[in-house]
Amino acid sequence: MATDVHRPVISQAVHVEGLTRSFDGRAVIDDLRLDVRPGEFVVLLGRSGCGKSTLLRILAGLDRDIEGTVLVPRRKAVAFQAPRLMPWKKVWRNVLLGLPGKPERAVAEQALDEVGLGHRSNAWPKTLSGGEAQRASLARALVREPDLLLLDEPFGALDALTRIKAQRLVGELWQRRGCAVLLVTHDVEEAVLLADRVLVMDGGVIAHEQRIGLDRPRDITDPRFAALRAGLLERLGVEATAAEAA
Ligand SMILES: Nc1ncnc2c1ncn2[C@@H]1O[C@H](COP(=O)(O)OP(=O)(O)OP(=O)(O)O)[C@@H](O)[C@H]1O
Repeated sequence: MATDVHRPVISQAVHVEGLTRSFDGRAVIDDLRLDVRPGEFVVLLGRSGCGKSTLLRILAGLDRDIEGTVLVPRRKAVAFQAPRLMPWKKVWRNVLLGLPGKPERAVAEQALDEVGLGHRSNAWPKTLSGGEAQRASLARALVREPDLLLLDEPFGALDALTRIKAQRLVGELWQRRGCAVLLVTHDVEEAVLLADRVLVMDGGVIAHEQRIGLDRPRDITDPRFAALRAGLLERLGVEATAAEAA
């Protein structure tokens, strides 16, 4: 099959067909198919080591040693669990890092404002809290004005309260920006809170798909929320407690 990576597409934000990625002769991704609509929020769940990060890295263009077809928009951005800020550059310079041309500081400050970090624009990365550093990393993604935002466990290292705030922020940014989002997480509640569609990866493919038809903002005390959460946990091989399943 032809390998056709990173050509801009219009009808889908992501179109993946027949994707295979092997390490040492073992296919971690094995003939995978995936479509994401423009503006859709998709969450990818799966057991540790099932290939979620590998898939995200391929979509981000960071791994091209693949077979199959991968079509994604030219404007895409990625944020990882570790914010990956350069310690020797002020926050605003980090936000502009790698952008083509000579973008003005105001471009960074607008994105920092959008994530509630405008007041730390001139700070050094080491003076930021974990949540602030993660927001700076999001601002760096936003200045790219992505049609596709790829998020690899961006809240994984945050404490519970900061995590809730960061989840809300990503939900708001997505609604404001209208870009497609593909978010990798281990957190089933986060998936039901944010996603239009949750995908469960297993055996190198998308093994299960769950639409989340609940209105936003979502109410975690809604019994339908609990039922979706329990259903996904079951898919992941985790028994929900009786209280959770109720
Ligand atoms: N560069 C590499 N070289 C060899 N094996 C790799 C490489 N990258 C990933 N793998 C292997 O591919 C498999 C999938 O890894 P990946 O990081 O995509 O999983 P994951 O689903 O994101 O896991 P987690 O949820 O724990 O982050 C693992 O078995 C991993 O060891």
